[in-house]
This record gives sequence, C-alpha cells and structure tokens, in this order.
Amino acid sequence: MDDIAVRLAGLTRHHGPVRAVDGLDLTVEAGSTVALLGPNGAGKTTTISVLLGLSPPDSGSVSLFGGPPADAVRAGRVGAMLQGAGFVGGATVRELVDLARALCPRPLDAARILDLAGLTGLAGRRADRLSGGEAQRARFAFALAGQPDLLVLDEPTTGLDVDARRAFWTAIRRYAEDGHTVLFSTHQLHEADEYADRVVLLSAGRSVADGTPAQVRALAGAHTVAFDLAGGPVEGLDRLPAVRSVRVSGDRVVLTTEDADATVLALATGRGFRRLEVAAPGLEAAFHALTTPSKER
Ligand SMILES: Nc1ncnc2c1ncn2[C@@H]1O[C@H](COP(=O)(O)OP(=O)(O)OP(=O)(O)O)[C@@H](O)[C@H]1O
Repeated sequence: MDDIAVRLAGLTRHHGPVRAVDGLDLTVEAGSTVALLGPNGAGKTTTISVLLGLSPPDSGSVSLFGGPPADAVRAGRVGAMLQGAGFVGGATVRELVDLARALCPRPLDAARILDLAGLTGLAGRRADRLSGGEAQRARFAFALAGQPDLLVLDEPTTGLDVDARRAFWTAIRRYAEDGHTVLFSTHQLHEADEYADRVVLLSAGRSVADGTPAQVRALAGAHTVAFDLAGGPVEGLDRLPAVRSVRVSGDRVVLTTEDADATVLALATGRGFRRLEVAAPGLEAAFHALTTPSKER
C-alpha cells in the first residue's frame, strides 16, 4: 500500500540490557512530514536504524511502502541522512554526488542536488576536508540524490549555522511540497513545531504524544493568563473558574488555567486589571510535561 510510507507495529529493540525502543507503533502517511521529537536517549536513532533495516527489531514489525525495508531501499525509494556517516576517502563532493546518483534508478540532476544542499561552490572540494556543517550538507546531498519517496533524517541540522539551517529547511519544504514523505528526528522543539505536519513525541522508547504540533502543545493543558492587579485584591484569584495555580510577583499575576475563556470572563466581571495577556502552552511545556516523570517536575 503506497499511501502508507512507514508502518512500525509493536517495535522493540534493545542495546544489551537497555530497552531503547519499547513497543512503538507508528504509521506515517505518504506525503507527510513527521518529526520524531525526544530528549537525548529517547530512542530516535535506534528507531530510525530499525526502520531503515540497518538493525533488526527484537520484536514487532517494520514495513516501508508495504514491504520490507530492504526492498524499498533497493528500489531507490528511501534516502537517509544518518548522524556522523563517513565519506569515501579522497572523493570530491561532486564525485560523491555522482556515486550516489549512479546507485539510484531515477536520480535527481546533479546540479539540482548541489543547489538544494547548498554545495554548488564546494563541488570540487574533497569531502573529507569539509567543515562539520558542510559535511552535514554533503550527507543531505547523498540522501537526496536518488529523489527518494521517503527521506529519513536523523538530527539533520546538528552542526549547521543559522543560515545553513534556514537553507536546509527551505530545501526540505520544497522537497515535501513535491509530495515526498519526510521523517526527521530532532530534540529541537521549534524545528518540530515549524517544519512538521505531525509530531511524535518519544520518551524512553515509547510514543507519549502524537498529533499536529498544536495538538501536542495542547496536551500540556494549561494556558496562562497574566495581568497587573492595578490595586485589586489577590484574595479569591485561586477560586476563579478553571484556575490551576496562582503566582504573584509585585503587581503582576500569572494564573494557569484549564479554560482561559472561563477564567478571563470571570476576571472581567468584578475586578479591575491591566495589561491582560493570554498565552497558549508552548511545545516546550508539552515536551517537559510529557517526557519528565511527574515527581521530577
Ligand atoms: N550501541 C549502544 N550500546 C548500548 N546502548 C545504546 C547503544 N546505542 C544506544 N544506546 C542506548 O539506547 C537508548 C536510546 O538511544 P538512541 O541513540 O536511540 O536515542 P536518541 O533519541 O537518538 O538520542 P540522541 O538524541 O542523544 O541521539 C539510550 O539509552 C542509549 O544510551
């Protein structure tokens, strides 16, 4: 079934005694851009490695485009950018791109690959003499070369400076807009928020949240309502509808609430305030709430 790019069911994978992936179910629809978001050690790299067929699962199943990963890879349908992957010694960037193209049944034009990866000016440089960020772009070029239906990127922007990051995400957006599927791992919340249609939040090898960035953010629950007291009383704030907590700092009050509308309506009737601000929970709050054991919060 080609409408499902990736299907993981009950995936478990250990490294010695460490259960790196713990019964993970994940379905990625073709054409979507999905972020695997999680803190260090959450199991992102292990999941990607099993998904690509580079290491076998201990239990559970993996399929890419309805078949075994090896079939999809052999058919040139999958391109991957892995952390710290090395290069053939002595080869130039251009030669690497040519090699990647030669391995694929329907490669992209070499000039387009170099352009997308921001390597046009470095085509003649030996790949083992690239800076860390340039090497990361060369890995991206290698992943893109075969014009894969599924692009899998493990923490792709590590080592890239601000301009290179922006150029990278612009290239990914263009690639995704052409109907390709992109699965990337990150522990950068804003990358998941800005560039993914869907965020799968991993913690200790499990999926602890799965949805659009807005849906995952909403799992953190509380909005904040902040205002100046303007001489009004502090008493009674904790009894306003839906209020979960009250913090007062000088004249400024910050309430957390399960229902910002109800809290603000009640606040507006009966007391004065100034400089009202209502904020939705950030992805950061959701990330913290969902990946931190409750006793440590
Ligand atoms: N080769 C290995 N040997 C032993 N333990 C490992 C090995 N590789 C990973 N682990 C452990 O498995 C767990 C998951 O690691 P993994 O690299 O998949 O996480 P990650 O989410 O990609 O982390 P990061 O963001 O730091 O790259 C961690 O506890 C890690 O220490």
